Amino acid sequence: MSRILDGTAIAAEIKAEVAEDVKKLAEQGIKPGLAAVLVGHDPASELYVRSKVKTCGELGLFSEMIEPPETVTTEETLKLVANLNAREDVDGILIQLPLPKQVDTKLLLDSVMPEKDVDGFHPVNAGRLQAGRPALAPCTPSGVVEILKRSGIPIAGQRAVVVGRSDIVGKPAAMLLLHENATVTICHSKTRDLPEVTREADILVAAIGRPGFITPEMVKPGATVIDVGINRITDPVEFEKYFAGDGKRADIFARRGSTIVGDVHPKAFEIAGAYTPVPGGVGPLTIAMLMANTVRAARLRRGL
Ligand SMILES: Nc1nc(=O)c2c([nH]1)NC[C@@H]1CN(c3ccc(C(=O)N[C@@H](CCC(=O)O)C(=O)O)cc3)C=[N+]21
Repeated sequence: MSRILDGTAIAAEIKAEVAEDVKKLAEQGIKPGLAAVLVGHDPASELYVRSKVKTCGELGLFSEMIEPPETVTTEETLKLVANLNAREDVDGILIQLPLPKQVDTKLLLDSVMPEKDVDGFHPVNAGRLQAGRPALAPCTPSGVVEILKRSGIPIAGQRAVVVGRSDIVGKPAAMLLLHENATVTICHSKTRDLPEVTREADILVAAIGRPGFITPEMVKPGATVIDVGINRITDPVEFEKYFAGDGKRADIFARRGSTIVGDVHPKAFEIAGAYTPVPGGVGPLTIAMLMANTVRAARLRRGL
């Protein structure tokens, strides 16, 4: 039986530590604050942002949700971010992605001042991270490393293979694992003999964005498999492809009309020594690390 790495429990541990930190800052009259910008009505985005704002409340952070109309222009969003950059009570700025297509996403993300960039998406933070300087690192990759560390899974000297090279997950995950002294390989759509490479991994990080992409023959027996994928499926035929025979999942699917599946096929988890499930794996860590980054930003900005 493979060991399940309980992301919800690890996230709770981190959130408790952040809440302690927030209490200490309160004694110095400091209340860390997060501004979350949400444009449009994508149901998943709304859910995630609400969950972030709610978690702020639970941990004692100040938070504010800013919801410009769906038709907002790039110019208007730039003004809005300039305002948040200047505000003394805002330590972290989060711009929920994706944005509507008329908004120039890169221009907007680059306008967030790096000291308040709690998503770690700004090129200055990406550069600081790769140059080994103190940086706000992206939340999901930080969560991946936290899960490994807090589960007692060794990283130093291990072979880590990251599948996916996005700027917000794959690349920074590889960088963080490298800083932990893993031997890191990044794979992508052009990688030759992908299963041969992934089978070398002691730690396999799947960040592709395609449901069930990692199949059993791609996993070395006993490896640790971290599934970063969040893919919503609504088609019953699709459902059967991944979860045939899983009665508990079928109940949830019947009730909600959808479920989420990761980038790792459930059959591939059976080969692993340990793995993060979806849901309940990396997702909850993303929010916990956002809280941790916001408190860190509050400290750094005050020179603490
Ligand atoms: N600027 C920006 N920053 C982000 O961090 C960001 C973003 N935009 N856009 C969208 C993605 C997605 N994301 C998730 C956060 C938490 C869960 C999470 O908590 N998931 C739970 C529940 C999932 C469910 O049931 O739907 C779980 O995996 O157990 C998932 C996904 C943050 N993102």
